[in-house]
Amino acid sequence: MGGPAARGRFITLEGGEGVGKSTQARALAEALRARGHDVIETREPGGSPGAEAIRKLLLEGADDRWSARSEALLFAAARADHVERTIRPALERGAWVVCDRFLDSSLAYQGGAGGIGPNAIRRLHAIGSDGLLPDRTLLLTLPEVETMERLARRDAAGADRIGGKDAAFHRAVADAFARIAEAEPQRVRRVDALGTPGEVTRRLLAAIADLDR
Ligand SMILES: Nc1ncnc2c1ncn2[C@@H]1O[C@H](COP(=O)(O)OP(=O)(O)OP(=O)(O)O)[C@@H](O)[C@H]1O
Ligand SMILES: Cc1cn([C@H]2C[C@H](O)[C@@H](COP(=O)(O)O)O2)c(=O)[nH]c1=O
Repeated sequence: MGGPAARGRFITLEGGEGVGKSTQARALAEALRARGHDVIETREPGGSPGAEAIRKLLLEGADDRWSARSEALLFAAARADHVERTIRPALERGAWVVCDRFLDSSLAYQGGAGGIGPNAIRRLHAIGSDGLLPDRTLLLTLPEVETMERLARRDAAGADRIGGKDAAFHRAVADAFARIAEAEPQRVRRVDALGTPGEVTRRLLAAIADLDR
């Protein structure tokens, strides 16, 4: 009987390559479903048919296939489609959206390590997605040596186009994520990704407990 439309919760997982985001997105979605929430699990780049097509353009091919500027535009276009067709409709029906990477990845990879700067990335996000921000961003952190061990076990056949960039690039990505967390402590919570998957999931649930009421 009237009243504001129900609005779900938008949670993103962020961090460098191999810190456990996909593993934890699945586990977090399961844990929230077990609490009775309607949950969709999605990812970037991707999460809608158009954005999945752009994902292939972005992640396949030679290292220098795209400049950081072209990459930023392609990520923003994929995100616009994902937000319009998948994320906003789910939030409007009151669902929780658990998303593996979102805007902060563009800020860290193209804005920070790629040298485009945060303002241009935020302008593209304003145009493409009306500036939609997550209710909470969980930044998974892991020492570089543990990350390398996890990636060596997972990626014996090789990394994708962006994951395969050199160590200096990935350190710049980690530094940019750290700056974002420092600048936006209410939205972005750093979560230690060391330990068993179950231990990490419990830390993530604790970091969103205030949203689950
Ligand atoms: N807590 C954990 N302890 C040990 N290994 C883990 C843990 N969590 C995930 N892994 C393993 O580490 C590897 C990387 O995990 P995952 O693919 O979830 O990372 P990711 O952050 O999504 O990576 P990417 O950014 O490259 O997509 C996988 O082989 C996964 O099984
Ligand atoms: C959303 C987004 C992603 N990236 C990069 C980060 C990774 O190298 C790949 C995605 O691969 P994953 O295995 O699915 O994590 O894309 C980026 O550079 N900018 C972005 O906005």
